[in-house]
Amino acid sequence: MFEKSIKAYEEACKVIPGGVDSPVRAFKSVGGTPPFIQKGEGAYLYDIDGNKYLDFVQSWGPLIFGHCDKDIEEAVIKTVKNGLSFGAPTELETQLANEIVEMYDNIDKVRFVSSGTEATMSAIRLARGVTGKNDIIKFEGCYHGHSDSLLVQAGSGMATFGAPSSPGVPADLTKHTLVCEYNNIENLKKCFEDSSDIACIIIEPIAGNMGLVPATEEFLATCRELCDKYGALLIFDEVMSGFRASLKGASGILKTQGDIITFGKVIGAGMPVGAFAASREIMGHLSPEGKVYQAGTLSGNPVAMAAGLVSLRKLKANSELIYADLSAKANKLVNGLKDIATKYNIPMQVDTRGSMFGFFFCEKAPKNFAEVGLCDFKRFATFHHEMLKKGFYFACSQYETGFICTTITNEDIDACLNAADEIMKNL
Ligand SMILES: Cc1ncc(COP(=O)(O)O)c(C=O)c1O
Ligand SMILES: N[C@H](C=O)CCC(=O)O
Repeated sequence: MFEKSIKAYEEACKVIPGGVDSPVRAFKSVGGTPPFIQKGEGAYLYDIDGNKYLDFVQSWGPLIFGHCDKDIEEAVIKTVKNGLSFGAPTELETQLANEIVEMYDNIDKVRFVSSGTEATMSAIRLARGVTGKNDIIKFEGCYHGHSDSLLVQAGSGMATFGAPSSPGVPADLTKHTLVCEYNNIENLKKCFEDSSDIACIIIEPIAGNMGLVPATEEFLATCRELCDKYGALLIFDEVMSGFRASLKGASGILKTQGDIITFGKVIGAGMPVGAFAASREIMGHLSPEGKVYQAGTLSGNPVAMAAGLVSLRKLKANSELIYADLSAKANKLVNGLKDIATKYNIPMQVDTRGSMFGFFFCEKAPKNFAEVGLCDFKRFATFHHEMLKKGFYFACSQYETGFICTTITNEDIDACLNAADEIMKNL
């Protein structure tokens, strides 16, 4: 069933470390070999062995319209014909920036980069430049990409491989990274009392890199209050939740607002893009207007901008219908899974935010990284593996979130639930 993928993986391992270009793809925590993908179409993936999967990963979030959306495809092809990159400004950048600015109430300007990692790294530099302070606060289990100062107690692949801090990062570079427990107000207050040098808090307001673990409103309000009190900036890392949790991302469904917002994934519709955005005043510190340096040869790449532009315009044009439908399907899926689990006396916790969904095999909904660690990972691995064999492609780690795309149908979800029922019977 996976013969060609197994062979392809062996070949890849000879020339690529671990056979993959991003560790989470390696299936290490669930076992088995990652299927090598030949193509995607709508909600489906096809591997080189001819297996077809209903895709709940969607390239880890960017593909809100699924694979090969015709409008996005057309815009990309049209743009490619004019050249791949110019290293000079194009109107597409302004157009995409306008789309983002219009949707978020608290941002005036956007700077495009090529990945979420660059977006958060640059946002932190900007926060330090604006405040003149050095320390940053991040939370256990939140993942903000792989820049040195953020690879501390990080989620996603770092958690999956059981090494939440990375060799190769000198202690000198992380000594300004203060780590607090997610959703722990007292811990956060203490952190601010202990340091007078805090430039910013960076947070996934809806954490998706320790599984789906949303921050409480009270916790986010405390983040805001402490930042204001101590002259620090609040960075909402919306690389994953931006345009996913709602049209206005996490910011659209939460009472608290960040000062700097980072984006990625959906704003590039599958092309390599990231961005960070803030008020005119904060962004004014950025080079060439201000002194905080930030740059990129391929930043604002026209093909990526064109893909993102079509994607955001399509979302915006039909937002109410689209987000209601995505959310209904995410809920149908996780509530269905929970009902099946209950039928077979399997403890399960589920949650959704817009088209993001998560499920844990445990008695109580985890509210931080340590509690996620108490869930039944072995059961998750078996479930993942068996579902894959039946043609359902879930994220290959308990420390990840699932995504619904617009082309998934209710029939697809029913088929997934039928398969889950057969598997959970013996799980
Ligand atoms: C919340 C969050 N921030 C930052 C990143 C880093 O983005 P990228 O992988 O594009 O560098 C990711 C995903 O990897 C993410 O989920
Ligand atoms: N959890 C990560 C991003 O959200 C997964 C993507 C990756 O690191 O390859």
